[in-house]
Amino acid sequence: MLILIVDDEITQREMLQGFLEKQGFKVLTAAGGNEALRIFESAPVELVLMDHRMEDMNGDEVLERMRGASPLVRAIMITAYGDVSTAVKVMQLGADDFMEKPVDLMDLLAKIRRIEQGLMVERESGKITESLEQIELPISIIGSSKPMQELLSLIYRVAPTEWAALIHGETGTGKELVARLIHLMGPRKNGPFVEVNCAAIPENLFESELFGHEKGAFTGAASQRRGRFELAAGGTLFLDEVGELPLQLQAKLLRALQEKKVSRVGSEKEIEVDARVLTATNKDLQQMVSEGSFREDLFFRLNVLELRVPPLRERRDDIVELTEYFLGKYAVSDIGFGTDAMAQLVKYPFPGNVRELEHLIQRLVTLVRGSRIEVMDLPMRVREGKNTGGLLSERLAEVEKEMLIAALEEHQWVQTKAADSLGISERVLRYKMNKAGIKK
Ligand SMILES: Nc1ncnc2c1ncn2[C@@H]1O[C@H](COP(=O)(O)OP(=O)(O)OP(=O)(O)O)[C@@H](O)[C@H]1O
Repeated sequence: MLILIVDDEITQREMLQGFLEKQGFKVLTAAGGNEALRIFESAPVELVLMDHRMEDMNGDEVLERMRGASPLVRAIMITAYGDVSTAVKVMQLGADDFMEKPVDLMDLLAKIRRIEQGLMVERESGKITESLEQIELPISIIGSSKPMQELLSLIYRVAPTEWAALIHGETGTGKELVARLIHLMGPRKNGPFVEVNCAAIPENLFESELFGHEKGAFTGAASQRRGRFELAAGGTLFLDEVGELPLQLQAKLLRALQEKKVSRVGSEKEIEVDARVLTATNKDLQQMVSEGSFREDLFFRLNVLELRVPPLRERRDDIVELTEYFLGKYAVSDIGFGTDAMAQLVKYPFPGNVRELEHLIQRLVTLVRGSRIEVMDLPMRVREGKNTGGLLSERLAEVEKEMLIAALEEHQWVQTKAADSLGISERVLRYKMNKAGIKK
């Protein structure tokens, strides 16, 4: 659960933040009402813990505005000791609970757990998210496996909002498909979906590609051109392979996101841009941040919500379903897999993920005579079930995941102990578990 702490006293903020993070919550903080509303607009906050009396705005005014944008947000208001009339008022105005200063941390934790449970029950009873089957998807995204269903439920949550989402996954897993789905299910579905593959643009053309240029801004700029940011107005800008963005442009991108304005190369004039930004990467951006090759502030801005698209080898159940889907898409006549050939396919680790499977089926349907694909029709690598390719980073990630699970199991999922045994902090352990999609 993501909690936003709003308090104009820094010591109080830091104390609450430290305590809640230790309990495993994700926490954001704001030093006043205005800042809180700004953060609330761009992050999937589920619970607000707010001091009632702040300099710039009263807590109940902040809450009222938040509720206007997101009626289901939960709130605990913190009031001065013995101020019963305010406590009554904040409850009447719709806070879920209140606490008096000084805050009793154990009592706070109990209140938060109660709210968390309430949210869970509502979610399960379908009050918050409709049952997944009831929603008709605007494009086909195949996968009944558990990891894909979990991904879909996150997509449903993020799509109707304006939150930035970072889509993380290996090559060919379907990151672009996920971005398109979020766009098509969101409020900007009638606007454009503009894609920029940051790995495919030469560095010297980046800025003009993204922000546009004026005529004569540089050699070869024969006429004025609008950048992709401008072209995405009213819609979604999808930055694929965002880890490839050079540092200098990262700063410009951050500015454009913060100020919602861009200027074309060769012009001082600022143009308002209004685009939702979705990003994707197969790199470990957090690692890039610690190495200094990706800006931390930009990372936080883009990574409001991280969606991990699992590799195909982690959801082998989907292989059969995807195969049938691609056969239907590419085969002109009725064609199917023999039992052994299908078994072989399901065993193969697919380093190129869904894209590799799609290409494989496309090739097979044109090569195979008759109506059945047998083992001997499969390429050597699939027949032998070997992962001939594969990146070092992928292999390392697999080994890391195995070690994490082993340590957690050994210590009955007590995270402090598992982290100790691995020689990492609990925070790093939680981050790594999240990234690898490990849940008890
Ligand atoms: N779940 C799915 N259902 C149907 N088709 C899928 C699914 N996942 C991926 N595909 C198809 O596989 C191909 C590769 O997907 P996509 O381009 O979205 O992957 P990607 O992760 O963005 O790849 P890259 O990292 O190389 O940019 C596309 O043709 C896409 O339509």
